[in-house]
Amino acid sequence: MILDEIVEKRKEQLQREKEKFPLEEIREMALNSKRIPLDFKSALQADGISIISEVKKASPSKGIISEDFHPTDQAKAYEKAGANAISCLTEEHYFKGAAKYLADIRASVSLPILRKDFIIDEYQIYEAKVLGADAVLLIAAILEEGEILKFYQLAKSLGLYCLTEVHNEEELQKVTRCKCDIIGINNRDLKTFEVDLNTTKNLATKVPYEAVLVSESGMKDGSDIKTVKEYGADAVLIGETLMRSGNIKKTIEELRGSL
Ligand SMILES: O=C(O)c1ccccc1NCC(=O)[C@H](O)[C@H](O)COP(=O)(O)O
Repeated sequence: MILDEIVEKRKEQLQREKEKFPLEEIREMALNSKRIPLDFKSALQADGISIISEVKKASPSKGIISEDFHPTDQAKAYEKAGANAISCLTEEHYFKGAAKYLADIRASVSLPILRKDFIIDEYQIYEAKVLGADAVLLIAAILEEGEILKFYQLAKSLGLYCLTEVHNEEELQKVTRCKCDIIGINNRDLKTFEVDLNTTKNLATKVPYEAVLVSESGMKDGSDIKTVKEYGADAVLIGETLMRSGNIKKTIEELRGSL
């Protein structure tokens, strides 16, 4: 499965990162950081629907999405267009992301930023804090329940929020047993890459407590947003549609249009 391949490559990237800055150093930097992270959770609870706009150069399902890629300009355009938060991919091999993009974006916008990556090691959470992220993604499909809890608690201790992502009921049970407070429901089937908004419909009703719900992947227009909002989503995470847009302001207006 693609996730196994991504995780294998991610381990190689992690090794390079650790060679540059050993764990002890990055932990020290994170613990000494004076920056107070922004309130990612509140940003996802705006009236209507909140939009997390993703800075995404490429993906396993689509290959290169943006040839003329300027991450900081893209993020600034999202902020100007009224996005509620930014997601920045930092995985290098499949998504052509970089840690540096996040640090550069942090220096250029005031919105909360999600570190969108495949987190498999505490190192990446300390690093997220040092880069200036406000939240990290935890993907239930690649983590044991014990790891979800450990990473969730570590992130919280650093003042970072976690968007905890699920694709099915089994993963949802893992994250709800950990009482995660922001749950991302990913509509993309990672075996076929097909997107189906019914994933949000099926899982949203099965969250056994009040959580912030984010519907992720495959949303193209206002009617998709209206649909997932009706299914219970508080926020949406949108990458490709915004990356391909020639007019981000107009696209965000259209996405919010039918609410
Ligand atoms: O986007 C992919 O092809 C992909 C493949 C395998 C694992 C994760 C993948 N995407 C990560 C995401 O969650 C999306 O970037 C995000 O939800 C935005 O999706 P979209 O609006 O469809 O670009």
